[in-house]
Amino acid sequence: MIPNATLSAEEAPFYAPAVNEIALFENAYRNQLPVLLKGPTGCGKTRFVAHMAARLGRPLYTVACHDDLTAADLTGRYLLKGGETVWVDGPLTRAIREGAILYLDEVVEARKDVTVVLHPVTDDRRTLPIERTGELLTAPMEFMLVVSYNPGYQNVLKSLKPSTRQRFIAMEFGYPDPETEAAIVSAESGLPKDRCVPLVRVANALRDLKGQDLEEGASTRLIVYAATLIQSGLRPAEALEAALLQPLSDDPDIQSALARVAELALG
Ligand SMILES: Nc1ncnc2c1ncn2[C@@H]1O[C@H](COP(=O)(O)OP(=O)(O)OP(=O)(O)O)[C@@H](O)[C@H]1O
Repeated sequence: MIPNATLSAEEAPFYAPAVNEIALFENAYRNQLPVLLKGPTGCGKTRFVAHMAARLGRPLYTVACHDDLTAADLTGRYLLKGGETVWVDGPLTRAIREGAILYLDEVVEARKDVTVVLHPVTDDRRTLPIERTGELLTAPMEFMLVVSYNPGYQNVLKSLKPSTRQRFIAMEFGYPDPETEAAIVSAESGLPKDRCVPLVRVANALRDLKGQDLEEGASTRLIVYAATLIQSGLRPAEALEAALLQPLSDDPDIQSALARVAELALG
């Protein structure tokens, strides 16, 4: 497991803040508090963590959680290497040893018995007992745990135990306001901002359909895709179709409703 290269503050990936999230995160880091980020898909949670890791000068380990993830996938396991059995740290253990930031994306996908392994390291003990090696690691000040999930996908089966949830301070993310979002899309795609404004307008019109016809609205990520395609020469109508309409639904009726909404939003 290799961390993202440790970046300096000057090399931090571009992140446009919405409110006070940068100060809040820095404060949590200084006070050794774990952080939970909630928000819809593609709204900037992962980018924010990458930006903060660079600002704080810490290595970043990212794990995309899924329901086959085991506690050993996080802590480590013995592996056979060249006829010898050697212990190999998992990302949680490495992040603790190195004072890194560990980011568990879509943490609700992990089974509850797996998230329990996080408990001793997310309260004031800040320890990780590793039974297999007999070690008891104490997390250094620089170690930080960040988890994220999308409340939109949440159902009764997939939620965090209160005893897990209540170990984190929580920050809510949403899609940026239209002005900021157009600036983000322009910065990410290279398309002039005035040409990003109508794309953001379409995305916001599509977002309004969330809950009626759509499970999720159009993400900032998808608007960036549309703008990137336009910037590289594709006709706007084709870019909209490929990046903002097709990814949202497979249902032909919903597809044509989305196309109508997009047309109206473009005016
Ligand atoms: N505030 C922001 N500043 C800069 N870029 C942003 C911002 N918000 C979104 N983006 C852009 O949107 C893309 C998607 O964001 P990101 O990958 O962080 O989403 P996410 O919330 O982690 O999504 P998921 O939950 O699906 O993993 C980024 O790669 C970036 O181009």
